[in-house]
Amino acid sequence: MFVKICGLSTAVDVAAAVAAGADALGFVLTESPRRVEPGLVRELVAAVPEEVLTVAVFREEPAAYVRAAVRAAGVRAVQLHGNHPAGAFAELADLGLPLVRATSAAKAAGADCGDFGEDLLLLDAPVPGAGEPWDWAELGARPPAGKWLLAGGLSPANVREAIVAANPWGVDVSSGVEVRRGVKDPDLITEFVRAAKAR
Ligand SMILES: O=C(O)c1ccccc1N[C@@H]1O[C@H](COP(=O)(O)O)[C@@H](O)[C@H]1O
Repeated sequence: MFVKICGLSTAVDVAAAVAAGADALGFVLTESPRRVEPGLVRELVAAVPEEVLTVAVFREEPAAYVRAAVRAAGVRAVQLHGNHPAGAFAELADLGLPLVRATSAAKAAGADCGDFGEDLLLLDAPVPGAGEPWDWAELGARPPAGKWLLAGGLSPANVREAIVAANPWGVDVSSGVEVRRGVKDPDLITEFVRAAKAR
């Protein structure tokens, strides 16, 4: 199970996620209580092992802004939320980085990974980063084909149940490993990774 911890902003939390065995770390470069500057992200990712994917998260910023922020931050993947046309992903191909298309499950009925040229599909709640769960079992009849991440209201307490219900390729969490909005708890990060990867 691929596990992404999103909304990181401190070296302590980055180290906890890496030590716990997270496969990807997310840094929010769009409007959010978790927003971080590209310069800070560059410092935080410098100590991250190569096998751990570092991901910059955006929501409907223009391609030129995304391209500049990604280069300044030094991350290894890009996650785009919002209503993007398929062309938005092709426009960023010159970065040579994996692209994650994040959309709400409600808007993505029948979607498969790769429909918009993305490398990973992320199915989220209607409001990303709000810690709101959705009915993961809805996907039971027709889960996406290919690599897709489940997100939205996950926590150490419910991630196992969510994996069994939705059978995703991976999971992504932000609010569920925080003590309050924007403040991560290293112990919750460790618990989440352990629970998600348990067999
Ligand atoms: O975390 C944010 O603040 C955020 C802001 C804008 C776009 C995406 C954001 N985070 C994404 O939200 C989900 C997880 O949310 P949660 O666990 O329900 O809080 C995940 O896709 C993050 O990458």
